[in-house]
Amino acid sequence: MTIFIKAPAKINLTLDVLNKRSDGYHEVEMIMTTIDLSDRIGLSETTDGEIRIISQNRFVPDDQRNLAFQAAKVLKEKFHINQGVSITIDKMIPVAAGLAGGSSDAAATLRGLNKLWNLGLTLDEIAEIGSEIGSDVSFCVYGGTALAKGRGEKITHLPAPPNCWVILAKPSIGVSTADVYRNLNLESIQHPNSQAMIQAIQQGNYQSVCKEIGNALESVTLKMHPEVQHIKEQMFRFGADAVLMSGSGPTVFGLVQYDSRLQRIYNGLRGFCDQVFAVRMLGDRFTK
Ligand SMILES: C[C@@](CO)(OP(=O)(O)O)[C@H](O)COP(=O)(O)OP(=O)(O)OC[C@H]1O[C@@H](n2ccc(N)nc2=O)[C@H](O)[C@@H]1O
Ligand SMILES: Nc1ncnc2c1ncn2[C@@H]1O[C@H](COP(=O)(O)OP(=O)(O)O)[C@@H](O)[C@H]1O
Repeated sequence: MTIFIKAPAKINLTLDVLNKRSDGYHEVEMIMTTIDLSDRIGLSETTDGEIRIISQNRFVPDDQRNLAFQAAKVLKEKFHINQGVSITIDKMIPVAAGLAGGSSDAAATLRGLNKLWNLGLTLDEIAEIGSEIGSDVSFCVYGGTALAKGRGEKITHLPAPPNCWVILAKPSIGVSTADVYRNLNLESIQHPNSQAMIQAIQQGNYQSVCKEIGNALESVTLKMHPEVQHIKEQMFRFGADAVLMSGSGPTVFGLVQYDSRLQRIYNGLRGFCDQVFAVRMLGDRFTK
């Protein structure tokens, strides 16, 4: 039997870093939302007991470094599963982009194997297992919109943000999250106001959402890769209402409400950026 699961990307509407913990991770407060740009994960049972990764994308590791492989391994060991699984990853989400592609593949693998192996786990149980794999995996297990605290694994669900378009532009560089955190100076952080963003989302106030977006990691990545700043400027110039880097970058997203303006920004960015996407926020979270 083969089952297919959608693994959507996320953007960070806010990302605040509060302090560095003794385990090396940073205490964060992030408001994230899933967008309609997804990988497709196929899971096929095999009898040889092995976990196999199949992907045509040369940036996606096909061994134990793959987060989907790690997800399958954790479940297989925890629940003493003898069967193997072949995991096909149709990659649409740019890799090492600040869009949580790997984390979402892992989350989709956990949700899918829960069905394939009849484990009967709740989403909360899956999210807890996911937190062992990476800081963003718990959020990706639920999808939707949420405040993420701790190192990213403590999730409080939020309503869907007001309806708008999201334009994504990814320069042709990959960014390592660990490198960005390593270069972060805690003394000089510009903290976004998470509470004000939560209120803006709860009130469905698009203008306030645009006003409150902010990312404490942005200035670090901008210093390392000045081309990200250039994309930000172009996105504003073509008419986006708000522009921000997602996660540790380098993808930049812009928000816009009107289709006419969306076309202008999209066409303008396509002129000098290979990977440009125009998508909606997904709004709803997974229920199983
Ligand atoms: C920055 C964010 C924002 O959504 O996303 P991306 O840019 O990767 O998409 C995430 O917090 C990334 O989460 P994730 O990609 O799962 O990170 P992990 O594998 O857990 O950690 C990678 C490395 O980043 C650093 N790290 C990560 C999370 C955190 N709260 N503090 C940290 O200091 C650590 O050095 C860690 O070794
Ligand atoms: N399923 C996967 N898809 C993409 N990258 C993966 C995957 N599994 C592991 N990786 C590794 O994780 C790193 C971060 O990739 P990704 O999750 O796409 O970015 P980000 O952490 O910026 O959101 C990549 O450099 C890649 O080597």
